[in-house]
Amino acid sequence: MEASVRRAREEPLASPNSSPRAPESSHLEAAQAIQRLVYVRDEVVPAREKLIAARRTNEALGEVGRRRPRPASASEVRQLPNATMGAFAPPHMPSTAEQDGFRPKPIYSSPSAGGGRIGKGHMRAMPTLGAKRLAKELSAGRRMEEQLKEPERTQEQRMEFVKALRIRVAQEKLVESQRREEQALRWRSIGCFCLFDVRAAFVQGACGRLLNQKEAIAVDEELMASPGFSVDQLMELAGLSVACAVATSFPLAQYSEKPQVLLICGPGNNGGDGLVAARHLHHFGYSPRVVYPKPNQKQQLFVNLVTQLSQLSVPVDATLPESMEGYCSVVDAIFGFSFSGAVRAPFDDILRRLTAPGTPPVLSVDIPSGWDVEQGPPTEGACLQPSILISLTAPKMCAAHFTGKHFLGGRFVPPSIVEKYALRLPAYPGMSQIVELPAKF
Ligand SMILES: NC(=O)C1=CN([C@@H]2O[C@H](COP(=O)(O)OP(=O)(O)OC[C@H]3O[C@@H](n4cnc5c(N)ncnc54)[C@H](O)[C@@H]3O)[C@@H](O)[C@H]2O)[C@@H](O)CC1
Ligand SMILES: [K+]
Repeated sequence: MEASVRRAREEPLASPNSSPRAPESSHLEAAQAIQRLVYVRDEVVPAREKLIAARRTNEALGEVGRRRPRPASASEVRQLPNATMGAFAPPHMPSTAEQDGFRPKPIYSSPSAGGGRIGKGHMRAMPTLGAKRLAKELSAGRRMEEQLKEPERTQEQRMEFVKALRIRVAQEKLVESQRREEQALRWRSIGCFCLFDVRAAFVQGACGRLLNQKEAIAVDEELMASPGFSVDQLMELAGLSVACAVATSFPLAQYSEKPQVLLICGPGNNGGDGLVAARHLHHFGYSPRVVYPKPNQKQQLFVNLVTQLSQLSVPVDATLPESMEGYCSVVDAIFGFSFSGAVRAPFDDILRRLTAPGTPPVLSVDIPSGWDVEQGPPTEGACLQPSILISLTAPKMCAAHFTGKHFLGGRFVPPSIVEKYALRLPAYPGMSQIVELPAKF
């Protein structure tokens, strides 16, 4: 059989168009054809069937049987639904090398993992954490896309929108340029030695804001209305603060004898603060003398204050002494936040005397007397220039013009008033009745 097959392979088949042949050769050809048929039947057909069967077997094994599947592209990975994220990759089929103990380094990792990249080679099932992160990124991306989608607009609406946008930009530019101009003006005024703004900022920085005349009066009324302070109470604490400011500025230890203090008291409550301060100064070891030209006889509080001073042998005069020599300080308790207009007699003369050269350092209570509560120093007449100012409760607007030593006193303001008037009062140190404010340059 094998010899006949070999022969059949070696000998070519006769062409159907070939010339007629001899009878023995036609027998021979027939025999050869039979041999070929036998060869096809025995060799070719079984081999082909074997091949087909083998292919069928492979197909039956299916995807699982594949050892090196095509790696999924990045877009394919992204398109996969979340549920299949962790399971889309085929199970890893170890190669012979791996079976021998060699573990190939995975090339593929989640694209969301830092440094992960998609490459050829082995594919591993994606880690669940990476899959979750990827899904999160994808959903965020989708959300962003939706936000970026412009809502349906007509051409007219679009033009309106652009116009409105341009107007807004122009307005913002205008506001910005105005702001810059204001800032430049401010700096220019500073350059011209107009330090008002900066000083105001200093005092405001320490106390939140400066009170105008109306607010100062309103705070006074509120202290008596809602926290229920009596005038006596407030005046006592205010006067004590004034005495403390004097004692701090002119300490007893600096003098060999009892230092003399001249207190000039006006007709109102500012004057009352002076009367109280005189009493405390006496108890502190000072030698106070009071000038009270217009004593308030109608209010018992003032009558009492004068009586208390006379019981301590503190002199209370109606006029200024001939000379102010020998006094360590003059306390100006003439006018407070209710002062207005031109100074009337007899205080006009008194203020003139206080502005004369050689006058001892003046300590003003709440407002430098003769100063406008809001505008500051007067433009006409005697202008008092105190060395020390003690603002009570909170500094008033005129304090922005003051350049000397500045104290705050009147340690009785409750949080409700601090909040209402947007004050930012500094903390009083320890048991002190006064706190120094940063007002100097
Ligand atoms: N809560 C507060 O704010 C406190 C205020 N106190 C003191 O009270 C002061 C305010 O008291 P008052 O409302 O009684 O007012 P003032 O003490 O400022 O003085 C008002 C008096 O001055 C007179 N006067 C006003 N302008 C004048 C002028 N141009 N020429 C001459 N006389 C003039 C008025 O006729 C009135 O008799 C504060 O400055 C402060 O020293 C303290 O006693 C207690 C707490
Ligand atoms: K005063």
